[in-house]
Amino acid sequence: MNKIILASASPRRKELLKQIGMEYEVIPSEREEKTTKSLPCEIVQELSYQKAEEVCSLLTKRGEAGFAVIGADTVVSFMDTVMGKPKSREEACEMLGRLQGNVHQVYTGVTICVKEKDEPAVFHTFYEKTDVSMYAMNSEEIGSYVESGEPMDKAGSYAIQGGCAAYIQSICGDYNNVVGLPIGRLYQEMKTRNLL
Ligand SMILES: Cc1cn([C@H]2C[C@H](O)[C@@H](COP(=O)(O)OP(=O)(O)OP(=O)(O)O)O2)c(=O)[nH]c1=O
Repeated sequence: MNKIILASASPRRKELLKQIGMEYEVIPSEREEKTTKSLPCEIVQELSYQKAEEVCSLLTKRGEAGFAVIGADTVVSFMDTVMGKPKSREEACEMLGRLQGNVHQVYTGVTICVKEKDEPAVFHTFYEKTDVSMYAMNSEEIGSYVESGEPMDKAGSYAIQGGCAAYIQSICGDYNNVVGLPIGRLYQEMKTRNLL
């Protein structure tokens, strides 16, 4: 069995792996997120690859092998705009002002990087998309939600699993994908590759 390493500082991703009983260690990737892509499905796949690759290189330099590193990245896409985490409260208000009353897409890209002894690392990358429909929010509601601080480390400036649940009308696709990790798909992909 391979050792599983989660290349993420996200508490939600840790929680989802724990939820299905997966044993893992955490080594967060510290690389700045920089993409060369423009389509959301390509952005999240590229960034998840970078996160997994960084941690895989680190472990390989230490002489380790026999592990699988999981990297993930989540963005929100609305019309032609791709939204990551807001840089300020003003930007959070602006993102929510656009998303409220509309349907947007959440994309999470995942890379599994497998490194066996005396073999080159093998990368497997995929993504999931979930459509999210939001009820209208007025400016007071947006203001007080942003004041709560919850949006500041979330793509698109909201947490479906938090206070923003009050404004979620429906979703189409995997709920956990919105929270930051399509855990069912990840489990199946790992099972297929005998990584569990
Ligand atoms: C839309 C949405 C996003 N999010 C989170 C998931 C991700 O943690 C975050 C998007 O940021 P990411 O850059 O994908 O991840 P991260 O910086 O939190 O962690 P790391 O790079 O170390 O893996 O937004 C929610 O928790 N709930 C939601 O409803």
